[in-house]
Amino acid sequence: MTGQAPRLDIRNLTRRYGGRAVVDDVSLSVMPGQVTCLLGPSGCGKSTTLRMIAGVETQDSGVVLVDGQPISDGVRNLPPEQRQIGLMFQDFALFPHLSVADNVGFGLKGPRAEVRARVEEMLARVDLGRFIDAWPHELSGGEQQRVALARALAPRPRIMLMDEPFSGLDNRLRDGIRDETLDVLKEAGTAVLLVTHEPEEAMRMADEIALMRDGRIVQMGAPYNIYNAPVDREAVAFFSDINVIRGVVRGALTETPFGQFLAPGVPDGAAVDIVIRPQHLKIDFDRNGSGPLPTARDGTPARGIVQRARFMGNESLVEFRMDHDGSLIRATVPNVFLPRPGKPLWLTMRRDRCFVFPAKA
Ligand SMILES: Nc1ncnc2c1ncn2[C@@H]1O[C@H](COP(=O)(O)OP(=O)(O)OP(=O)(O)O)[C@@H](O)[C@H]1O
Repeated sequence: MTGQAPRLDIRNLTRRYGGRAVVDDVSLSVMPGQVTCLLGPSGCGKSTTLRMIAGVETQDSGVVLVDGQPISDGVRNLPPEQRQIGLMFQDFALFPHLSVADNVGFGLKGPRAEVRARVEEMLARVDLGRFIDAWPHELSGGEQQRVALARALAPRPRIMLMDEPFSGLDNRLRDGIRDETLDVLKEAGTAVLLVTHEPEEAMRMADEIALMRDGRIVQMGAPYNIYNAPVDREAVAFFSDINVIRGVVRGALTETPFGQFLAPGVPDGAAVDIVIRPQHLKIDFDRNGSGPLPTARDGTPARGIVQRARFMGNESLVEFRMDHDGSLIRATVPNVFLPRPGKPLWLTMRRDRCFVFPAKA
């Protein structure tokens, strides 16, 4: 749709502590009904970004806009309670002296019966209807967190900021609650900015992922694109284990024991890292000292000796010591594949699954 302003738009947000920019020129926007995940390792500045949007912290520079209207530019800042932003933070706290119903109804205005109906609806959503008249101390930590979620969603905020909101829930409940939460937020057309350090959570929840590192957004895109077209070696490694083969470029090609790889735009003599996830290596049997024939799709096979093989539940992880340089390479295979240590096998690398990056010194 053209002309529709993003529900949430942040431009060039920067926050310094003691001279260090912990959030460094961060810009992103979220449309109504969209979920964007800020994904990155601990300390990269995710929570500080959320706190500036919520208004509990003030940026050194940059602007926050809601529906095209500036709500904070570092000089004029709307107080947090006037921003119509719902919060669901890690350190959630219920009011201990209020019942569950009163906690969930806390931010609601209107006739008592309407408030009660909304409270009942929200508690039913998080599967806690039976606790409506309980006190917070009578609930488990996970249940308290779900009440906090119901409380945050009850006033139908236009924007929801969520900081690791599901981390307190046990695994069996978590997936269901994530999906339910998404349904409620999408139904209401809420724009969601969700902070997480778990790639799986981001992949599951996000329409768009903003990958953050050292205060900056290093890549932004749909989960599929972030996973399949990562911007650098660290971005690949954030989502899975990786194997790295170092090569040197001659004439836009690099020669390796796995065959040639294209390295367009990389100058002669420069080193490149060829990065591949363990699930994208193919394992083949030894046929009297040789492997499968080279192909354009898979390149040349290289031989390795099985060091160990482990069954991981839905896949098997096999570790190889490579003949050519003694390096270790990990490959995973669906289901059960447990070759004995010492067995020679051949590995190939699917060209369309390899990433070639200029090597960092
Ligand atoms: N009030 C503060 N004073 C000084 N430094 C701070 C302050 N708040 C945060 N920092 C620093 O800013 C950096 C970013 O912190 P932030 O909490 O935003 O990271 P994060 O990505 O959310 O990490 P986590 O996932 O662990 O919460 C950290 O190095 C942190 O120590």
